[in-house]
Amino acid sequence: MENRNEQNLSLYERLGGKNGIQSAVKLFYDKIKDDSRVSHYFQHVDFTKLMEHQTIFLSFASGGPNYYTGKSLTQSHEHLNITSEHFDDVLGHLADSLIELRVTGRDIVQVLALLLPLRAQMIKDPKER
Ligand code: HEM
Repeated sequence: MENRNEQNLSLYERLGGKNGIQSAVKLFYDKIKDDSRVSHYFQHVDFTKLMEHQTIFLSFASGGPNYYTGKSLTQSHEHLNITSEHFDDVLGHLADSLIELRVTGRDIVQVLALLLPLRAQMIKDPKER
């Protein structure tokens, strides 16, 4: 992915469009699989399907084509009992992947700002929200 800063490009375009986002998602899941704190959540998941869904979701979240029609985030995560700490571990892996792809700090902040408000829909204990 190129490190592009043009003011007129959307965040989706600056991340390299569909291809750039696909590379980020791939690196992201490699990191998750190697981290025993969070890898167990993904043990029985079809990774090809999950990567496809995450790519679509991230495209949507960054202002790309809006074609995510999957289940709600609450529906797809409630059976997993995700803790607040593990949510942050996973988002940390996403940020590390974007750093490796030489995405700018400013753009990484924007991606995290889009994703962090979704935490309450995904973690198990409302008190931790
Ligand atoms: C803002 C952060 C996150 C976003 C945007 C997100 C998004 C998604 C999406 C779009 C799906 C696919 C849903 C479907 O098509 O069925 C999914 C599934 C899944 N997510 Fe997340 N997720 C996030 C955080 C997390 C975290 C922190 C974990 C674990 C610690 C996690 C674990 C999973 C698992 C295991 C599945 C597959 C569930 C299944 O197929 O049974 N996600 N996520």
